[in-house]
Amino acid sequence: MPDGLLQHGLPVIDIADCAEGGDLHKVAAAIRAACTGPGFFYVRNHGVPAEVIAGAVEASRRFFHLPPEVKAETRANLVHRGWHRAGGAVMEGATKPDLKEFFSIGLDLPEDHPVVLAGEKLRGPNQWPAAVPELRPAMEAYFAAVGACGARLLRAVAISLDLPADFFAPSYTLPLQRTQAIFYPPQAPDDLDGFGVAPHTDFGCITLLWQDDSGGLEVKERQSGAWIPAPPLPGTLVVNVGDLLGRWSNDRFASTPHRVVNRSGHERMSIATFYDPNFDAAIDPRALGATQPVYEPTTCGAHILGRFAQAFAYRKTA
Ligand SMILES: O=C(O)CCC(=O)C(=O)O
Ligand SMILES: [Fe+2]
Repeated sequence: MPDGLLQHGLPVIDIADCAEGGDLHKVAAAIRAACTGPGFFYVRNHGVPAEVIAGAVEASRRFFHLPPEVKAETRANLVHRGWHRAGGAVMEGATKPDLKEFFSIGLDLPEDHPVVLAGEKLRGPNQWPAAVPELRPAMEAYFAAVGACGARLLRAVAISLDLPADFFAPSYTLPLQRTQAIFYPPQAPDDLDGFGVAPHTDFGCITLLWQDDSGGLEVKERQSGAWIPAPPLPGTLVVNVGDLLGRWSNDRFASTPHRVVNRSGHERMSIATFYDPNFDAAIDPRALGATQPVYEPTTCGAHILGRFAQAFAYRKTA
């Protein structure tokens, strides 16, 4: 498939040139068009090995098939790590909780790491289930590979915003990256108002998504407001702009609503990675060149904590 070809209305961008020595400007031009257009695109040559993806998916699947009381041994804690049961997430404006359940990891920081000792929120070690010992190496390998892809991609994003390629790097020394294996039960055909994930925009900077072959992801078209399918394309990840990058870029790039409805008749799995900067990274549109900022400066952590407080039941009852 040639570069830039539209698949189902969404561009496919070959990001091989994000590697050392590649033509970043070519990728950046395609990213700028995608991020000022649909806000969603596919990437090929993303560098996450197929066997790393397969390992993370299969180990996660084994985990999700465990009895709930076993999964609950790694129930999500206040640093957002572990198993999030179905029903624990409600998207803004939704009338019902999402049908999905998910297992979330982040940067694995020991209890004696300076930022953990300093009490920085959302920091700490990951949780792992004893019942699926292979989950840890599999998810850690995926986390590292997809994070490296996110870092390469942000070099092109920086250029697409007329910034130096390494602009984002100092804000990503301890990324608030969250990688979540997600499990969607099949939805009953007569369930017309249930969602695997209800319409929402992502909270963070950029999202990198692997999805299985079930389909079900739908993206809101900016002009028409129609929901268009973003079906799986072999060998690609789906990338989209989140609210934090919208805010940081003063709306030069904007997040796009999307949702998941699993009408495949069988379970669906995906792995979403929210590749976000350091907790204390300053999110100031002026740093990205805005002369008339429409947003007050904030930090990544303050923004994400605000969105978490609205969305996740475990943070309300804790
Ligand atoms: O599973 C998917 O296809 C999308 C998940 C998603 O939108 C999210 O977790 O924010
Ligand atoms: Fe999302």
